[in-house]
Amino acid sequence: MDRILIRGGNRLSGRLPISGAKNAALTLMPCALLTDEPLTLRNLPRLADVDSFGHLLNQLGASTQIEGSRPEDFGRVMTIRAGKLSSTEAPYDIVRKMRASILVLGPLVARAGEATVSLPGGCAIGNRPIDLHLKALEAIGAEIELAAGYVKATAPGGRLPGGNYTFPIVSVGATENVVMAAVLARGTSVIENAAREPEIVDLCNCLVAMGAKIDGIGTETLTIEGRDRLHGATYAVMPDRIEAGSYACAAAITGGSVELVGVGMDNMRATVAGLIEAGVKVEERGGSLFVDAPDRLGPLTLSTAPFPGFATDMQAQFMAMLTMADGASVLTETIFENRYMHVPELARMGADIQVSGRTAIVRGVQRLTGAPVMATDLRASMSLIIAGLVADGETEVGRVYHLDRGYERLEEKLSAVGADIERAGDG
Ligand SMILES: CC(=O)N[C@H]1[C@@H](OP(=O)(O)OP(=O)(O)OC[C@H]2O[C@@H](n3ccc(=O)[nH]c3=O)[C@H](O)[C@@H]2O)O[C@H](CO)[C@@H](O)[C@@H]1O
Ligand SMILES: C=C(OP(=O)(O)O)C(=O)O
Repeated sequence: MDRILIRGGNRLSGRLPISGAKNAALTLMPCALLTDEPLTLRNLPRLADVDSFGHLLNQLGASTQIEGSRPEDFGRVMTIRAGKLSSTEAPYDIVRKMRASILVLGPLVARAGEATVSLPGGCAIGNRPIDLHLKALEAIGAEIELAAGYVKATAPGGRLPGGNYTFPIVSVGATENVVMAAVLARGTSVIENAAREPEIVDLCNCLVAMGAKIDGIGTETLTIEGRDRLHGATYAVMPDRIEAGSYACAAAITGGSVELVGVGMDNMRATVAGLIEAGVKVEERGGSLFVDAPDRLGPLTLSTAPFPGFATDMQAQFMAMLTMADGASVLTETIFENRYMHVPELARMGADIQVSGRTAIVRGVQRLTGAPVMATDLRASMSLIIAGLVADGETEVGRVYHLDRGYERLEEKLSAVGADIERAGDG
């Protein structure tokens, strides 16, 4: 199994190209199921999750074709054609590997009148239920049955009528599922307390490009007038704000200075506010963010929240960065109950972190030391890379497949800005 080896101590400096967003890509790909015409997605990141989603679409009868990208390019162009569906079932062995598979439920029931998807179960970052996905789909007319670990959604008479739903708490995935289902409903649907994450705006914009009628994009009330059919489109995946934020933390912990190419301030305000409060200079110029860090960072108090709040997907990377700040930081994780799996690993590198319930107190230390470490999820793995960049000696990060789910050619991008980092096979 691959490992990443890092020898810490180099200041990062230079240009870091930002790839297309994983969390947007994984909600744009299932949109292809809503039409018999091709959906072409540009700027799709080269990630294991994107490949897995492609395989899932293939199992449902869609073809996926990668077009003319050179191996040295970041990102790809993929055309997905779901002319005729051959199956409406997402089996357990795919869903268990990739939770985003649940996002075929809405489009399949809308297009084919039925969908069977394995229940995803829990995962390393905590209990991740899908009850709100099911309630929202029921509210727009789906009939839901649960049996043998699977959820079956059916549209009575073959087509969803549409309806209204108010989310009791903000859910990104459930908003995505119900929006994708409502665009083909017979009537109008009003979704209240919808998630407002930029990836949902990206989803809605792609659906509009396919002929959907959605009002209130980017707000907490989405009004969707169902269409008889959608058509094909070409759409570019938005830049990955979490990848960009991760590299900003990486540069900041080294006292470095980098240009994050292709991202702006707009979708990153909470991340940027945190960086600035910690003493990092962040400026937007000419379609890039310029990040310039001082030698020592200041401490922060942060709490994760739905957008426009501070993203849960940035919590682990900020924690790693703050292990070397001057003073004590207080981080509170409000979205997932078990998203501190990186804490014991960071502690093995010399970090001083105390967790009590959902809150972590991070007391800055003068130095970290390299160690063999491994994490159980994507962003936790990234936090170990960030710590490794300043740790004395060598850090060996195991279970690299977590990183490959969400960071396109991480070691190549970080080496290009001066990190001493490489991927190694089983030695
Ligand atoms: C609001 C939020 O920050 N969502 C994050 C969540 O999205 P993801 O879509 O995975 O999760 P949700 O937004 O649905 O979850 C938000 C909260 O709602 C709860 N819940 C969710 C669905 C459901 O049916 N029932 C239920 O109770 C979850 O347990 C969680 O506490 O993880 C992703 C991957 O880390 C992040 O990119 C998203 O930013
Ligand atoms: C946890 C994440 O992704 P997923 O929901 O795909 O596991 C993430 O993007 O940080």
